Amino acid sequence: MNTGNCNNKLKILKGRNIIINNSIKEASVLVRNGIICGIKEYNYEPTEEFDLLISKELSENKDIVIMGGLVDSHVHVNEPGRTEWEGFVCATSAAAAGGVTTIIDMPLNSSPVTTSLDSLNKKIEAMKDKLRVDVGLLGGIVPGNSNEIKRMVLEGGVVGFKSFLVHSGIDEFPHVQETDIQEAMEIMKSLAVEEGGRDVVMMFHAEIGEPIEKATAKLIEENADPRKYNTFLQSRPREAENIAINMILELSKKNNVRTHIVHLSSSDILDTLDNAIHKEKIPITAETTFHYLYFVSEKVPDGETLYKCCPPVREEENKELLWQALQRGTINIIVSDHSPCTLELKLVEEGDFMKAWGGISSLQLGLPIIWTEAKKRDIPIHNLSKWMSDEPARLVGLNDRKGSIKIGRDADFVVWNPKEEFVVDQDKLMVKNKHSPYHQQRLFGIIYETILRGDSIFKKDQERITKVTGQRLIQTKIHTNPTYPKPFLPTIELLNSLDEPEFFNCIHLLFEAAPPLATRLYAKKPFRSYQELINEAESIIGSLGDEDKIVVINAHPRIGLNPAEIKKTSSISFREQGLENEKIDERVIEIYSTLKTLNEQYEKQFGFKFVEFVNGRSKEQIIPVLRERLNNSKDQELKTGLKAMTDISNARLSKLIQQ
Ligand SMILES: NC(=O)NC(NC(N)=O)C(=O)[O-]
Ligand SMILES: [Zn+2]
Ligand SMILES: [Zn+2]
Repeated sequence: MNTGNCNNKLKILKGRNIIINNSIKEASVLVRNGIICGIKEYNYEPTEEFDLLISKELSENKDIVIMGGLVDSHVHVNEPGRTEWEGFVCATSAAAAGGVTTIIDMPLNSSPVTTSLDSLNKKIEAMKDKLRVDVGLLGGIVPGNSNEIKRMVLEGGVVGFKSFLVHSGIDEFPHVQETDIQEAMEIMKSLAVEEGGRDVVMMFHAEIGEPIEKATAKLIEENADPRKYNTFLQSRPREAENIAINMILELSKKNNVRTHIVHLSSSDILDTLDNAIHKEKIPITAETTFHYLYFVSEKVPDGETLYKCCPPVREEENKELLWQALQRGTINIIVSDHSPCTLELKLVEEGDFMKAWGGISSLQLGLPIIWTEAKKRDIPIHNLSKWMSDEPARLVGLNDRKGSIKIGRDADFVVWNPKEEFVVDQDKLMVKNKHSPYHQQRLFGIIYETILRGDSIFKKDQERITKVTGQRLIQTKIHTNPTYPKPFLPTIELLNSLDEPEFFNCIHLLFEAAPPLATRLYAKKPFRSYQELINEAESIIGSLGDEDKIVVINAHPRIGLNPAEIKKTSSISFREQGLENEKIDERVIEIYSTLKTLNEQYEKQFGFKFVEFVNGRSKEQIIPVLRERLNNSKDQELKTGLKAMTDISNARLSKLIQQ
């Protein structure tokens, strides 16, 4: 993957309090080409030349904490289109200043909304040369656009989808009904199976309209004061969320499709959700937001419409239940739901909560907001890395590269001092519209530096972010299963860091599924290069007994097997045998049946499959080779077959390494 700074020079990040694997310790984190490639003791001194990633002073400061860059999976950037509300330059600058190295952009309130491949491409165009941090994009699912879903994933690289179950606030992004969701889930299911295991989540704004309309009508009848926050709060009853979430639960269970509840506010539903997640194992997750964990409805002043968002900030008791749900794992993600707009739309003069735009601006402040509340509850600091980096990255299938500090992931870090207090000055925020309900709040946690893929992009008191090194993120399937459309291997550092099953998935791309080989290779990690890995494979194969050698050879599909069969087991072989564009006619059928007969004869004679490095030759050209090899001895054939295997691996290597 293009990391921007591919000079191969070693960089080291040293710190006295680094959050790694849910614990905090002093360490040296090694970085090469923007990727974390090692974790050593604090005093580690490499033999080769290296650069320190942060100053000695920060490295030695015992108050400084370092963790993986934050991943905010719920941000409304609103570009193209509503760039007077926000935009990629301001939003990604604010993210960088807030220690957020990845944001996931919502499919609204940009204009056009991102509900087709065409509008997605317009957004991708609008991002060019603006990104200060990495950005993943969500597609939108609205009534009638199900034909766009697959294209937005496979051609557009969206990392998930978002829908509303209630009016979204803008007419061009209509909300869906249950039937629309079911139709979309059918497509998600086929994506998960047919297209190489693409697994993209469906996220939902889970409120339904009916209880809201009823409550609002009653409030109007009672002539309730729209300047009172309580009027707005009563107009968005918890029941609207509870019913919506139950519907999503049922659909997720029925279709076994991954779903996610965004900005959950109603604590009523937490036990149902916990049971669904932990007992029924329904593939559903839920996030909550900074404001539901920080503010309480009882303290929102009359007319202060900056506090308005949907669902609403609820009561103190509700807030405490959300904090407990986080610690119980019912809610696993905390996000900003950064939904800015122009000041005019917030109607701050009138102070009319019922008419003002719903949305709160907080993208740059998440870490101190959440830490200020977490420390009151003696919540360990490493939980923030889980809730604000690892889990959101996993939600959108980017956790192979993003999340907490782990060998193989991008070298994204936030360097901060949780002991230092400051007062929020909204005028210093880097977002476009600076009004925020957090203005003048006293928070703990000052960010000293933000690092994106091994490169410092923000230092404390910096007023503008000048580096434009952010990239658009798409899911990279490192443990690609063979039928994945465009399989490729991860960097060797990432491969070395993989657990056994993921390691095997990658190795199978080189040697097909050969356990005796893959297990021994896994035991030989780490490798300095793939060439070293293939050389190691050759010596392992040479050391195997005949029985294991035969297992390794038999992992390859037969040449001349019918194409549909091969595609199911190995899209690599499928392509290598030129089956992708093959027209099946009389002559081809004749060739297949000849090969089938010869394969059967070969296997009967030697007891294992015929393996040949096709190397672009046609099946017809392989027939005389196979006939000729029938005249050899078993030992000779075993050697020739295994040699063909490593020739295939070397040829694949050049094609599979991602440029
Ligand atoms: N169109 C919006 O930006 N809506 C957002 N507004 C909020 N949360 O008040 C949201 O996430 O629903
Ligand atoms: Zn929403
Ligand atoms: Zn939102």
